Amino acid sequence: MTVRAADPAAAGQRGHSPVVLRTSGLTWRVGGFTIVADVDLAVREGEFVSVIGPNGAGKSTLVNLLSGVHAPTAGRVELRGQDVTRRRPADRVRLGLGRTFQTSSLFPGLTVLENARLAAQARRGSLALWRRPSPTDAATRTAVQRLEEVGLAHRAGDLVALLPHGDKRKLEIAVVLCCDPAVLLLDEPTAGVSAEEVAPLVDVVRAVHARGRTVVMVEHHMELVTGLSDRIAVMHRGRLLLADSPEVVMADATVREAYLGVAP
Ligand SMILES: Nc1ncnc2c1ncn2[C@@H]1O[C@H](COP(=O)(O)OP(=O)(O)OP(=O)(O)O)[C@@H](O)[C@H]1O
Repeated sequence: MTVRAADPAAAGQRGHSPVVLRTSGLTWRVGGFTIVADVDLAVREGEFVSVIGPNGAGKSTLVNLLSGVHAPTAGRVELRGQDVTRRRPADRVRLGLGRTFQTSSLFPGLTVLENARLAAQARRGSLALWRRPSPTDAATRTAVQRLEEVGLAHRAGDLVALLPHGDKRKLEIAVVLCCDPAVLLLDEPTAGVSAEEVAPLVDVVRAVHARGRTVVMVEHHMELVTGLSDRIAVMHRGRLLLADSPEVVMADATVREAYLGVAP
């Protein structure tokens, strides 16, 4: 697959942007094992940071710590300068952290638009779900905009259960965007999608970032992240090995040996 290199000039400018998400000494232990160990990571506004690493490296656990699914054993998570370490996932969503999951979180019996609209309605604090949706109300307008953003407006009336898997992943992104997140956390967006659906999905992720959004994406496949990311954070056995530009990461001897099978 051809992937456009991240714009180095834009990435340089982001070096001066404020930090929106920061972890310090983030650690999670369970059953005598340290799953995430002492992770320090700062993500700047507008940045695209990918987190890669082999199976079991601790990537999903890191996302769970960022989004509040797990409470850390030690360390801290800051969102827009605010300590959210002990805040519940729903609070973090309200404070601007939106995430997708590896497994689908959609309502299969509702339409594409209904799924997006529910998220937009929840964001507006209106859970008067019994009210008849109107095509012109604010929640519907937001939902339609987000569906356009991910290229799904033409499927607005389709039942989610009937969508191809790649379109479900796009809809999950639209649903999170309906909550207007300051940081979008994507947990393996291409997991389970067919080979031909990967490129269109990557294009959606790229377009979402190009609109100025901050993205943190967990992904297995090195070849997908190099063209998208300003920085790649490499996890290994729960530790953050390095977080740097794709060029530096690709040239790193340990990374080349561990992930690309290239002898040093
Ligand atoms: N609740 C738990 N209890 C015990 N061990 C856990 C728990 N959650 C995760 N682990 C272990 O922690 C390690 C890291 O898991 P994690 O899912 O974060 O890795 P990952 O890098 O996301 O892997 P993958 O790419 O396969 O999704 C694994 O060895 C996993 O078995």
